[in-house]
Amino acid sequence: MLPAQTGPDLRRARQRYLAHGEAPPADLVGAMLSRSWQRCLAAGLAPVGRLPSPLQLDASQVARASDRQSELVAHARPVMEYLYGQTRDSGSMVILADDRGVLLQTLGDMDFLSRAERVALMQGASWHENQRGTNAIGTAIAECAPIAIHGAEHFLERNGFLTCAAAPVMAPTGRLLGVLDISGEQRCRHPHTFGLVRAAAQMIENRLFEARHGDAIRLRFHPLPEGISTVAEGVLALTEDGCCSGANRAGLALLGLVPADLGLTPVTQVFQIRVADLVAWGRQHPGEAMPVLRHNGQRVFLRVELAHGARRIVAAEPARSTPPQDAFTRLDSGDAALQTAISKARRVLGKPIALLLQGESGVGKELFAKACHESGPRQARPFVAVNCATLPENLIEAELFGYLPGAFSGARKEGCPGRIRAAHGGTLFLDEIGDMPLAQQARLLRVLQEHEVVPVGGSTPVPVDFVLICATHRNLKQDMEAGRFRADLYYRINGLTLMLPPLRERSDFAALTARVLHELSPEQPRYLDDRVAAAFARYHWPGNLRQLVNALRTACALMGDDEHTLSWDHLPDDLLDELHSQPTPLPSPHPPENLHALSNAAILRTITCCEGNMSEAARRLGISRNTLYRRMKGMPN
Ligand SMILES: Nc1ncnc2c1ncn2[C@@H]1O[C@H](COP(=O)(O)OP(=O)(O)OP(=O)(O)O)[C@@H](O)[C@H]1O
Repeated sequence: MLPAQTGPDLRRARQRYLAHGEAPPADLVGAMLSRSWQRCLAAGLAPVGRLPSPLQLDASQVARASDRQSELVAHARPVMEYLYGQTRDSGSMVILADDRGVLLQTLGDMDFLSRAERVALMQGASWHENQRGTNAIGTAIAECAPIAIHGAEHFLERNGFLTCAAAPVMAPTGRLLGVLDISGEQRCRHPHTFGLVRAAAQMIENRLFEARHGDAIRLRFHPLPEGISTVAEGVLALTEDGCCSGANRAGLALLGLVPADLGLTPVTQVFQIRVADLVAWGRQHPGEAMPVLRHNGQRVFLRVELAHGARRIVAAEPARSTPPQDAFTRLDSGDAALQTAISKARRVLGKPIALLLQGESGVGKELFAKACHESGPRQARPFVAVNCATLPENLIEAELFGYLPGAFSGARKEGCPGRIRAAHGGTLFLDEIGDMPLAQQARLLRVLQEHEVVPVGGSTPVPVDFVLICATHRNLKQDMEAGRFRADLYYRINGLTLMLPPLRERSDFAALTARVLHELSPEQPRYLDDRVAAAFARYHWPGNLRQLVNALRTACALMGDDEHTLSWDHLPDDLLDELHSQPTPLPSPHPPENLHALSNAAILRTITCCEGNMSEAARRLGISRNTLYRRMKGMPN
């Protein structure tokens, strides 16, 4: 008896095997065979002697069984003929069985067919495991996995002259439809037969997928761009509202989904991208793949196919479910806090409500203010931004409120209308309002109350009409309580306060980075090396988006035209130092107590920083790899 093998390694090996169509590892085959033999014994079969009358359907029953699986039969036939062409004269046959193991169709060499008939390898016979013992068709059904069974691995001795390779064929819903098999004489066994039958089964699955989902939005994806359009690609079909309605086997395995997830899982739960963005990519870049992150941070390349039906659906979609496509769309890559701010801002657009944007330096307050302006009814009028922190105190008054000719020494002789009047009809954005001196705060308040501005050196007020957006990284409420900011102005500018989140708290970091990279390098797909992405995600980004965008811009400039992966080599030195020196949690919950423990902790921290890359960790620690391994061996568990 073969030993039963289980355990997480074997489960992982099985997943890899099913996902990528690789040849199964020996352990896995051993485990499948072992389970099969145990099932045969439990079903009361004996390796020798008479069989307890196995099932054999007559012609009309075979016709009914074929009708039941008409879609499978129709799509399998051309693939079987192709396979037969490949294996002709090799003393073998190509078989299609249904999900119960009943042989629906056979194509093969006459010599072998007559020999096969003696063991009932013919149309109408059932090769279910509990009828014929361990065999490729029956065991592939029982295990729902491809398998090859050679000679004496068959449970029944009488089948020992056979060599058989079979692969299940699944519907796009994940349901088992049947099995494709190539059987021949053991002495004519060919090493490529198993690979051929697995690829052919996948071909049938792909044909079934196209037939069922040809009118849907389809996503083709793979961890490598070259993997798309190969038999290893994952394929997902989406309903019009972005729900995953079908997937091929590789797709399910690559995404860690099970068939029961289909029909229930929105694509936004699988990839960090919105349906509207997928569709936009499919429209604008037909046939091109883009890098997209899964929610576990793993990157895949994805091609979007919009069939004609889907194009119609999608064209109608924005009116029903997608948010408006305005200037905010570019800022929204999925973070919930930012989305809340955007939806509140959208609701007050065009209304006389002053916005106060709060958030750390570089979180994108000015960009947000611009998006408010460009999404609102005043978008054709001016957007005027004034940074109150960078204007010298003696100029701020003249700059904001304007001045008459000769108002003060050094003034332009023709005078100046000032920034507030320049914003007439549009939006005035006062950045760093918290840094405005108290005297100017009083003048600004008057402008906001009277809707008119009196230029420096003049006495005649000029009417002005603008939407006010202010921003600050300071805590204005505290400043007001401490007397540094006027309370009346605070309440005037604070019609609605919106808090923009710092980068380190954003949940859409990966999608945001991918989007910025795409904007910086629209022609050339670029993505972060996995270790850089992990270090970026851990870093605290004190300069927020300004720092991230600058780092990515520099990195893109340093990358060669044919380079796609942004690695450590492309990052500026100061950021590299920061990334490498950031503290990472120690694996041990106890603080190190002595020198030896301290050095162990340093080693572990460096290995974590290097994402387990031992050569890199050894280089950074200044020791050889051998020393590093020796030190690791000596560490307590
Ligand atoms: N969503 C975004 N996508 C791409 N670039 C962005 C985004 N948000 C901000 N940036 C970039 O980050 C930089 C800082 O943005 P912005 O000036 O709007 O931030 P801020 O919060 O107003 O900064 P500060 O408080 O220092 O004035 C700008 O170069 C801007 O182009």
